[in-house]
Amino acid sequence: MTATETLREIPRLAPGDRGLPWVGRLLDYSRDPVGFYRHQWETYGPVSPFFRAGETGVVALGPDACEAVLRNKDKAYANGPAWGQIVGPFFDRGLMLLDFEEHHTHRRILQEAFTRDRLAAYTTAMHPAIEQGMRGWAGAQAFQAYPRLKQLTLDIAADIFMGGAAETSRAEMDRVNKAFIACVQAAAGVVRADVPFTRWGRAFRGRKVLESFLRHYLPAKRANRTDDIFSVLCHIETDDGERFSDDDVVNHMIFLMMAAHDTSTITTSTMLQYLGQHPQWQQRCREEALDLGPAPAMAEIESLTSLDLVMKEALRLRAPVPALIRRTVKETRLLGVRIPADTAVMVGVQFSHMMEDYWTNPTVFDPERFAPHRREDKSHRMAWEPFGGGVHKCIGLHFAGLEVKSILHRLLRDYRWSVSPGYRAPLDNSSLPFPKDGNPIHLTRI
Ligand code: HEM
Repeated sequence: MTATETLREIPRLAPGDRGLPWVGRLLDYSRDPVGFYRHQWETYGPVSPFFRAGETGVVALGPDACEAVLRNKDKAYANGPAWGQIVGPFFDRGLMLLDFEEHHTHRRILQEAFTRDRLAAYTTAMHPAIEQGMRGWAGAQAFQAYPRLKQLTLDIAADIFMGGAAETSRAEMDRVNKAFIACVQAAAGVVRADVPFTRWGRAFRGRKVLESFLRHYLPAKRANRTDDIFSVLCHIETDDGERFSDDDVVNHMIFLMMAAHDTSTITTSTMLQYLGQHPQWQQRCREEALDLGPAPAMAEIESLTSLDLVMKEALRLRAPVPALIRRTVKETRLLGVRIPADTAVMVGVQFSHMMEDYWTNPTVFDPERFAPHRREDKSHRMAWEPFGGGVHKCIGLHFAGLEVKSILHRLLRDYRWSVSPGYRAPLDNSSLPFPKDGNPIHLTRI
């Protein structure tokens, strides 16, 4: 800021924008996130007040405001105190919840688990899990895509993250999957304490199951190098010799599984919906998939250009993480607005994806907008930000692309599906946006 620029205060909440006692306008957000964002933008501009959970925070909207928060030049915005409030203690010390120096150190180590060589090995290992997971799908006509994809990505995770269920029983893996889901579901818990028969109560027990499972296999993973992420985390080190402790391995494993799971499921399910509604795009993607063999290597998956356009468009229309959150650890300024220390900040990623300043007909499915001759995503560095930005930008974005496209590659080769053109997914936005009706599609085997 130059000396002549004046610092403004956060706009005052307009009458009627306080919402309900304590919860504030959280329900308005859940009902229609983009509608909520539009109201904020039109009433207050890029930095707006938002009363929720008993306090007034701010919403940062538009790519400039989002960029300023995510770039975090003066290290004012912290992740841990913000995300910790939402996901509870069940993902403690996962990478996304670490901040500043400590985050930097852990990210440098974790980066070693996502090198091109490792991604190539994960891709190869995914195909058998995908094939196995889809076996039961044959002949299913009225098909609930979302829950089936959720199970599939869990099965893939069992192989890629844990190294397969070979040394465990199916029953034990089911127990682990249930424990994991209990931890994920805690985010939407109302009672936020270890009370029996509540989401949090189940999550506390779930976290214990996950920890004891991982600790049980940890010595074997430390002793043998295999291609699964669990083993990789036990062995990676930076050029300076920094490595993860046993506790770090357990914490990162639990967080990584969470970060990878719902996000990839939502993306795949959104792609299925739009491809079902746009048969010409489905056919175009199928032709590219059929040009490859049944178990393509990483570079081949990366050559699926139409599928890549569709994935980008699906991520734009339904960002699996539509809002990122931060809390200020000191006073800062955001586009000329003074933000006091200890302020909750919501970064409205999904709104940037729907702004007419950056996208033509933003509500329309038009994957070609990402093609080289249009590149609408280049209209602003942060116009398209489904993976976030700055130091916390998704570390698994390439992994996600490979997993999602590997699933779609097989589906396109073996199945055809349709979705009514008028279908609008009824989304539950209380945590990550998922279709409440399970995203029904009409699926037939080719
Ligand atoms: C389409 C799928 C995915 C989407 C849309 C997505 C989105 C995001 C976003 C928006 C963030 C930034 C959060 C923030 O700044 O507060 C993030 C962080 C992260 N994601 Fe992903 N993610 C996806 C898949 C994955 C996968 C597959 C993995 C792991 C294999 C993963 C691991 C992580 C981790 C560890 C972080 C924290 C990074 C850090 O704090 O340095 N994500 N993701």
